[in-house]
Amino acid sequence: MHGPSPAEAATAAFRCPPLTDLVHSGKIDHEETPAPIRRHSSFLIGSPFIANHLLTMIRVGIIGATGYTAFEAIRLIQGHPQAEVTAVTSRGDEGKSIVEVHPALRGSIDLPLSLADPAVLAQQCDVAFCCLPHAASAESVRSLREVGLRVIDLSADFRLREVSVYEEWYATKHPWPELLGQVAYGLPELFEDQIKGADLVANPGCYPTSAILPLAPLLQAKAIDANIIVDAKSGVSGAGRTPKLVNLYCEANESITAYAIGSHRHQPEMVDVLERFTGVQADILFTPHLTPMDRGILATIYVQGPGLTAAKVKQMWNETYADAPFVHIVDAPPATKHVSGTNHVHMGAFDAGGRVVLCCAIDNVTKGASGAAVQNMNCMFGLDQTMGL
Ligand SMILES: NC(=O)C1=CN([C@@H]2O[C@H](COP(=O)(O)OP(=O)(O)OC[C@H]3O[C@@H](n4cnc5c(N)ncnc54)[C@H](OP(=O)(O)O)[C@@H]3O)[C@@H](O)[C@H]2O)C=CC1
Ligand SMILES: CC(=O)N[C@@H](CCC(=O)OP(=O)(O)O)C(=O)O
Repeated sequence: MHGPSPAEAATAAFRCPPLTDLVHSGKIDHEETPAPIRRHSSFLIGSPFIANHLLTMIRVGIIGATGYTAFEAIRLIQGHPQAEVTAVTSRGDEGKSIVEVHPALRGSIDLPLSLADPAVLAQQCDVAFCCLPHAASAESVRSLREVGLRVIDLSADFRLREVSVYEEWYATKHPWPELLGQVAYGLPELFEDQIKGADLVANPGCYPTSAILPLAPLLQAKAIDANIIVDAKSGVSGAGRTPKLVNLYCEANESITAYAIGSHRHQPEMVDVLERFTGVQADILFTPHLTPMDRGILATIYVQGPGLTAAKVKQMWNETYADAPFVHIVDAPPATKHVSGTNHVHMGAFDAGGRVVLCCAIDNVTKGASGAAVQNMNCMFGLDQTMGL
């Protein structure tokens, strides 16, 4: 008999009992939750459905609640039948209502922004979504894990396995390097078993989601050369709400440009995660483009392999994603508009002069960030992956 591997032992150390056990043990007392908005109809009050519903509500804290991914997370969670946002934090907008900074949330939530105090958050929440820039996020994740909160980190801080790779591409020291290589990568289509029951999940980058999903089955089957070109276009919300010159309306509107050519930090994430899943080290040339859309990513990927055809690609995709509720294999070229505001992934494969062109469309803020985070929360808490999505 072999004992658990170091990675398994470390993951187990970060596990906590499922929510139902916490409820039964009395650790979670929803009566103490600060007046969440109830979304059920009054005629249901007193029914067994509502009793069960209230007992199992997951209380979610949103850290860095003034940004774009936070907005999307709150929008989705407030529509989720078994979760609700119970805390929202900000460094600069403490005391304001969340609807002052996100007016589109008016009517679905009314909570004041507070500073992120881990001890208070531990009382208010069961899980925290860290919607912060990298490096700042790892600091926050550490303090939240120390008070026992389960965490989904939307930043890049825990996605890579090697500290040296992180420090090279992010040009900063990692605040919690011991943990790299031991955190579940939040792509349930490929890593569901690691996410189930995990207490810390690294939500994927938006571009990597759009490249890894189409490529993983093909690399795993050794059906394509490992030399791959990924050409991807993103809407401007991908850059976050914090103002930057290139993202101003007059700069980005009616224009399209490539950026970070040969140097974007999502390239090593694609290589690392694909190797983790397939055992194959891909040589990926990744070029991102900024496009004048609010949201959406379209990845166009050029692959070739002996006897490879679009029909064979679709067969491999169908096998890998037979049980993946958000992955759709489509015949017409995918479009960002077809997935806008949803957690869906549209993938198409097309024969083109001896190569096969793969196209994958996602919404960068939903499947590329907060929709994936809700999908991960569902897996972590033993709910159906699609709940609230
Ligand atoms: N936008 C997207 O499509 C995607 C984003 N991501 C990642 O998700 C994370 C959040 O992105 P997004 O919501 O777009 O970013 P935003 O810039 O829109 O928001 C980030 C929030 O973090 C807070 N913040 C900024 N700097 C710091 C700091 N140094 N320390 C603590 N808090 C800080 C700010 O809130 P306040 O000033 O109020 O404290 C801000 O509102 C990032 O790591 C990003 O890379 C991942 C996938 C897709
Ligand atoms: C259009 C645009 O600027 N997009 C962002 C992607 C944001 C993201 O997902 O970054 P993290 O990996 O840090 O989470 C970028 O290229 O930097």
